[in-house]
Amino acid sequence: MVNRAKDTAVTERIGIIGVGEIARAMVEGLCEGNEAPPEIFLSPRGADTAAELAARYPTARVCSGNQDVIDRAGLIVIAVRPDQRAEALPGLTVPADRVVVSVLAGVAIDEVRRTLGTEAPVVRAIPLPAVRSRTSVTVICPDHPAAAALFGTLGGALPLADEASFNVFSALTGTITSHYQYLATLTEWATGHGVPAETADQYLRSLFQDVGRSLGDGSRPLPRLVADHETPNGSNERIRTTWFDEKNAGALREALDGLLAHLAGSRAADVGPS
Ligand SMILES: NC(=O)C1=CN([C@@H]2O[C@H](COP(=O)(O)OP(=O)(O)OC[C@H]3O[C@@H](n4cnc5c(N)ncnc54)[C@H](OP(=O)(O)O)[C@@H]3O)[C@@H](O)[C@H]2O)C=CC1
Ligand SMILES: O=C(O)[C@@H]1CCC=N1
Repeated sequence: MVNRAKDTAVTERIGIIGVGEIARAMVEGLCEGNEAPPEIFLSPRGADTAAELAARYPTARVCSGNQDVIDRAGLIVIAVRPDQRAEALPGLTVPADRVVVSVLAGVAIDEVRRTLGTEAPVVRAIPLPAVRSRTSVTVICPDHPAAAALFGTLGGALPLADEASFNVFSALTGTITSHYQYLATLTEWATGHGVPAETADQYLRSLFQDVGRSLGDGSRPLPRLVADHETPNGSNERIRTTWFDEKNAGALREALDGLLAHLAGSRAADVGPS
């Protein structure tokens, strides 16, 4: 049964094991400009980021070890890299009254629960760097009131009932840096044609911020946006059909299928660097 008072208390004491980039974004989102931030218990690794966050936010502190984080927190975020879990997790004791939120990409709930040997609820989540500005929707699986409340304060939670769907969303989040690289490639191309790099960079940022904003109008389906931005027989149609042709689209689908298989395989053989 859901106990709302208990779940609120849980999200007032947040522990984080693995204080790297995504942990930093979460802590900043939880604390920056927040008059009543939660208490935050950070693992001693990564030391520099943990020390910096503890110095910046009065409710954040660095614990003596990963077990100390668990002992003090109500909700524990596991935010080491997937290949670091074999070192970080075994031997820890997680009482059943805690809530574990694992952001380990491609590591199944059963595996996290088995590794921790815990009866506590384990929820998977995909926080993205924009949780820093509390503008990013975080996919969670399964739904859990404490995890939903945590990510609700960071821009929203999108609960999914099954891990198969969760892995599809996880694969989608693997496309973000290709999007940036696409823009970097356009900049390089323009620079190669004599345009100053800074001018090309500024223009493309402005252009694609507008493109991004047009996505905010949910009443316009994506094929409609394609049509809206294309002059018949014009430049956009030309690049879409000559570059983003069926071969290119097929290569993208194939790459996504490969990533999905990797993520759904629970990284079973992933004991070394990935
Ligand atoms: N970055 C992103 O946008 C997203 C990341 N994720 C997931 O978040 C997780 C972390 O990613 P990211 O933040 O990018 O990675 P980072 O490498 O930035 O952070 C990992 C952190 O874990 C620490 N760590 C390593 N070993 C241990 C240990 N034994 N005990 C405690 N902490 C340890 C590292 O510390 P040290 O420096 O001392 O080694 C480091 O600070 C990954 O599982 C990833 O799949 C999910 C969604 C988005
Ligand atoms: O690139 C990664 O592995 C992480 C997971 C989702 C976004 N970033």
